[in-house]
Amino acid sequence: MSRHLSLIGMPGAGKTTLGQALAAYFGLPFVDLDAEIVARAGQSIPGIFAQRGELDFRQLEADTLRAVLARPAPLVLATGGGTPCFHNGITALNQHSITLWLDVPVSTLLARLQAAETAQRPLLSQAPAGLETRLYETLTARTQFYQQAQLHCAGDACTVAALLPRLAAAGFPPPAV
Ligand SMILES: Nc1ncnc2c1ncn2[C@@H]1O[C@H](COP(=O)(O)OP(=O)(O)O)[C@@H](O)[C@H]1O
Ligand SMILES: O=C(O)C1=C[C@@H](OP(=O)(O)O)[C@@H](O)[C@H](O)C1
Ligand SMILES: [Mg+2]
Repeated sequence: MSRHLSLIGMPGAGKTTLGQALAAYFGLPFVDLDAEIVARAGQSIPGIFAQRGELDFRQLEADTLRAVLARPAPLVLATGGGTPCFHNGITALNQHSITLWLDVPVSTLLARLQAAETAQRPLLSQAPAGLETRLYETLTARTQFYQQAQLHCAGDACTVAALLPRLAAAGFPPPAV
């Protein structure tokens, strides 16, 4: 079984950004789970939420996750913020990959997401009580899943350079066969 590297954490934590950088550093394929879901569904993430609802999205997300984790060659996977928290996602991720939680405080998430385009993140763009409250509530509900990751990084520890020795100690990337 190949051991991938999976990044988990809140929207805005930098999973996609850091995942691309790590994949480039190691010369490994990068997979963004949201992009895989869009390709499978032939629909954007906001489109799936609007037309099929969150329950359907979570099923599609779980199916796509299993398909990606079953790929034989090691890859770097950026999950969606909810991926570990539904349909036993964290168990599947821990079984088939080294999991790394990007633990970024709400104040930082808020600043990043306000600067970015939240329309691409339907759970956040439709937050009735405001983005900050939604982020706190979501992080509180999800921490029980995120903290099951094998590796944890916060703040300055979430750079490629800082992560290299920790990934090596965890056996990533696996030796080529
Ligand atoms: N380490 C970082 N420092 C500053 N901004 C960042 C960092 N990582 C990501 N960002 C910015 O935050 C936003 C969300 O990043 P993204 O990688 O899409 O997060 P995620 O995939 O976890 O939702 C983007 O605008 C990105 O450029
Ligand atoms: O937190 C979530 O439930 C979601 C996060 C999004 O991914 P990012 O974490 O990359 O924003 C995307 O999967 C979808 O909008 C749902
Ligand atoms: Mg992302």
